[in-house]
Amino acid sequence: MFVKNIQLQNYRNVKQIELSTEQNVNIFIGQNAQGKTNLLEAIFVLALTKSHRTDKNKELIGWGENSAHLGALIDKKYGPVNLELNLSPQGKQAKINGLEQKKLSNFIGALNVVMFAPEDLEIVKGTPGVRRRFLDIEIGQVQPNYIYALQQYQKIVIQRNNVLKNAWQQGASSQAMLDVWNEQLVTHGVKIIKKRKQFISKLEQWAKTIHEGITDGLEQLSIQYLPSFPMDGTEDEAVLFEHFMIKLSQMKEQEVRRGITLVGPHRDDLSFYINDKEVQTFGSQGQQRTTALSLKLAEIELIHEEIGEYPVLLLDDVLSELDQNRQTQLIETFQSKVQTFITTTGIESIHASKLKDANIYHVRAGNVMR
Ligand SMILES: Nc1ncnc2c1ncn2[C@@H]1O[C@H](COP(=O)(O)OP(=O)(O)OP(=O)(O)O)[C@@H](O)[C@H]1O
Repeated sequence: MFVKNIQLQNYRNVKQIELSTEQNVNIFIGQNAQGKTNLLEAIFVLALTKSHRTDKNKELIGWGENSAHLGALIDKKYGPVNLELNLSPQGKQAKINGLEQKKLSNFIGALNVVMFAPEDLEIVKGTPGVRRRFLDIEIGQVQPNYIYALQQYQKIVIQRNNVLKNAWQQGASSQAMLDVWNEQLVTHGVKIIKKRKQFISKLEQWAKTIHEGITDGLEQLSIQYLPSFPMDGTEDEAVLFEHFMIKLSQMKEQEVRRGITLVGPHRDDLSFYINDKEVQTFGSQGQQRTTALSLKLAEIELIHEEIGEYPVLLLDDVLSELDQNRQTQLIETFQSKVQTFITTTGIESIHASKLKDANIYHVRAGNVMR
């Protein structure tokens, strides 16, 4: 798919712009703090209705303004799609081809993106929460019902935590309530776990091949899913249900003592291995970076496999961080297949082949000049 044009109003430091982005490669060049990432972020927000940098809607609206407007025309396999998103402190309004979408999950996925930014190193090095967010964003893009299931699940965790917090005072009556919430937690949780497991095994296949390519066959990458209870490798929902319930009963005392739910997909994690050594602990900075890159490149292939179209690639200030070998890999793999948006402070760090036929935009204080 291709982003053919972008319109922004009162989006962060961008007052009003309309950009034609017909080219395969679009480069936003400018000094620090001029708005380059804001532009990439806007494309990301049009795809996922939220930013990769913040969960707060308000931060995306230009200072002193009441609302922000984002729009884009996307060229897809089945024809053009017009996307509009209005952000206000009260919420979001999304339209596809002029039709308002009551559920944001219907809007997500009309545009698919893969963003690679310096903070993606955190997928490898950061907290489990970062890795869960990575999973949720990627699965949610191709399976909108996953986002719905996740939202339902999160509500259940909050309600169940309330019961746990009051369990001491309420004594026996809390047990009946917990039984009800356990059933809900496990029913919804199992669906999320199953989808995550399936996604991870597909991601691993692609990431392994890509990683091998980048490292000239020297490194074998593998990914391990670490759920909060033993799954014994199964995807059978009834069996998972059982395992989840057993773990809950084992953890009951601890949960009541701490007043929080300690079992379930909100406690999941992932682990990465290179040649059977854990990358988080033993990997060099370069290996951690290559792992993050392999995951992102794998995502591109995975989205293509799921929806039959390549997503748009957003590279935020990362080319200069990659050595020639990794840059070449990134560029050559997707040269003509994937529309790419790149931000940089200087084009000298970008491989010359990437500049051929590129649209180059200069970004200064939220203004963009071709
Ligand atoms: N809600 C907002 N309203 C107005 N301006 C904002 C808002 N949020 C951020 N800014 C401004 O946007 C600018 C940052 O833009 P951005 O993050 O896109 O920088 P950049 O050009 O990518 O820089 P770098 O190369 O340092 O990453 C800053 O000047 C910041 O003050």
